[in-house]
Amino acid sequence: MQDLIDDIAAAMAKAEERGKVADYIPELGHVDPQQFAITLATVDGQVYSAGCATTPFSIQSISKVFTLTIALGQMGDSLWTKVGREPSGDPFNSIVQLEHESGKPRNPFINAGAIAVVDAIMMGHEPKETLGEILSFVRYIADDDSICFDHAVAASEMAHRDRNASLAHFMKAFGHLRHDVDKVLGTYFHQCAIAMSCEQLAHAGLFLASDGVNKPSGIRVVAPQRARRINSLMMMCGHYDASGEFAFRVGLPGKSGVGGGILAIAPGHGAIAVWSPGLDAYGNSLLGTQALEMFVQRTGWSVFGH
Ligand SMILES: NC(=O)CC[C@H](N)C(=O)O
Repeated sequence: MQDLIDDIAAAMAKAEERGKVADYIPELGHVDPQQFAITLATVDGQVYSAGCATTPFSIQSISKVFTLTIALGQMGDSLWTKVGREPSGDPFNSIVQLEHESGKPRNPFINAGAIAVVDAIMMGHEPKETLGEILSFVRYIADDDSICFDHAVAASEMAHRDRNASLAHFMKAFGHLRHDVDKVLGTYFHQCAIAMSCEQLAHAGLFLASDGVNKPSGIRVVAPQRARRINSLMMMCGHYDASGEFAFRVGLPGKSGVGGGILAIAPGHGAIAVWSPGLDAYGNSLLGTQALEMFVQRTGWSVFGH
């Protein structure tokens, strides 16, 4: 397995077309697009890495998997009154569907949906308390207390928040947000600005690969049915309007972020985290997707088989 991971990293090092870093968040625009990392953490406790797999990067929308897990833990199925669970077929920051659907976002992984989820988990608390809870949860599932927010990234996004602020105000106008818009956005931007390495991210995702239990540590994070449902949402909605393309090419539940990371789950086998900062036109990591495609071709671990 280490040979395969090394082969993938070697192939990606040679790639000339590396995509474009997300400069709409200026702080992310400075990241070097030459970087690549991959980690496979298996359900039997093995870890295989290549590239800069211990370098922290901005996990951005991958954090939406963790806040969704927290929200389902707090409120169970009543979360689905606030956010839907259908693919949107629109870009991650699109506003068009919100008007047609009375301010209820299609799914928890587009920006509007994640903003609604964070509003739900705030439950009247201040952003600091909610952020403390989110960070504790991520540290717990990754078994690593060194994980932190990158405050410069969060501040950069807050300073350029017009688009996300529009989504939030629009939902608030329909009565879908309970808290002050800037407090919700401040919480959302910090959640997105969590910095993690591929090794930390693969560890954090392991519970989704074995029915809700992080097998190497023996910690149950969620019930099997909940893990299955989170995986299905990742498969259908994790790459926005390129979710169909990702299923076609890779065939694993996956969640991308504009920091260039992707967390993919191979149920029964393990969690794979990849990172390459250059994005494709849909805002998903260009080389990260190629690396995962190569990975499933060689392992046959796509949920659809070889
Ligand atoms: N796709 C993403 O990773 C987007 C997250 C980013 N924080 C935003 O709101 O625009």
